Amino acid sequence: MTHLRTRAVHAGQHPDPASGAIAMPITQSTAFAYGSLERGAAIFAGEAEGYRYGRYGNPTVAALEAKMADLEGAEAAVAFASGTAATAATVLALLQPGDELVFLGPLYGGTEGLLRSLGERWGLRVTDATATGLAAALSPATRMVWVEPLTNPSLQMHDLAAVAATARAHGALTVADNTFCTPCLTRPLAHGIDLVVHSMTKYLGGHGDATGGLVAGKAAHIAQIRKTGLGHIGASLAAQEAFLFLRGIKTLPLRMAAHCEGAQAVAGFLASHPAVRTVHYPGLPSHPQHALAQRQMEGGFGGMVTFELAQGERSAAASMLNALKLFAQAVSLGDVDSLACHPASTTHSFVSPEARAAAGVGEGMIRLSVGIEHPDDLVADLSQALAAR
Ligand SMILES: C/C=C(/N=C/c1c(COP(=O)(O)O)cnc(C)c1O)C(=O)O
Repeated sequence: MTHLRTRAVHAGQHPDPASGAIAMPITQSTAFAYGSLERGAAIFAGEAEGYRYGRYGNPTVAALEAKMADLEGAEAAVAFASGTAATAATVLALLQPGDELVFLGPLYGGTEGLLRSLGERWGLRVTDATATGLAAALSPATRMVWVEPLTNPSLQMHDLAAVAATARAHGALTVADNTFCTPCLTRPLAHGIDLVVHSMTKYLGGHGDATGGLVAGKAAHIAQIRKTGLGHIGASLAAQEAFLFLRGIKTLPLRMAAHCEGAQAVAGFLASHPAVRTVHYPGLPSHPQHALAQRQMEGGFGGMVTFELAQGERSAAASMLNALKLFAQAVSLGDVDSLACHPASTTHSFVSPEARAAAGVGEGMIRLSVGIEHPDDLVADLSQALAAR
């Protein structure tokens, strides 16, 4: 299998050997008989393959991990109960108190909030390199560099190959949160990044009905993250959720194409609207990193569009958002349903006003997760909402 569209359907799974079932069976079990003391001891010692207890692994979850490792071009992957759990497990497994994590922001507010809480309560040194640039922020204590290739919510881009080269020269691991791009548009490991994190809750599930996270990368790193995240923290993904992700990922390439088509149309409409001051979309020539987007992304520029109204107050944003009919006002993203939110009062309310200002998250900013509805209907909804202000 070569094409990602084919691997999205078939990688990691096969018809059930017992029943022939094409859809992956949901193994709704926490206990797994291992047949003899000797085999049980060998499984617990890691000397034999086999399931031992739901917290450590499950056949339905294993198929999802294998599929995502294939799509990201990774040696291995481990799934978690949420993207935040995947983030926490990665940091806690690979770093220790006194180490420094440098991030290139802006980041999703919840991720920055988690990292800063680990700094305050666990002794992790957390440095925001957004303003200074990565090289200037590195120190002898730097062990990890965290980046979102396409940032939440301002849709800035980071050059993954450059980040990977700078961090590797310093001896630091790199982690890319690929939630916004998915492996359809960007595969960070191919640019030299060490680990990829996903909130599967978003595009990978794609239907707003499952919460999950995943880390993919080298087998040795994934084994450490698995031990910490599942064995010690217990942030396991349920089999039912894994089934929903397996089903969602089968159509991911088709859905991403529709998301990209809709977002490009929406961004083009907003860019020419008098009530809109700025549109952030990597597919627009006006995007400061449009050339990088053309190099680093393939097949489209994503389904997220963020813009600022000319009238920058929260009241103007409220008037527009409250008038939407097709876009639902909700956080999260990557659903087949189009969603709209006001980051300053929701997803980025976790970070300080100063950090929000530094990240460009103003009161007039609106973030759109463009779904797979027909672009004309989405543009019509935005047009009537902008006129209603
Ligand atoms: C309400 C949640 C939003 N985001 C979440 C998110 C997470 C965290 O992922 P879980 O929500 O823990 O699966 C990790 N990484 C990225 C780039 C994210 O956007 C949101 O922005 O709307």
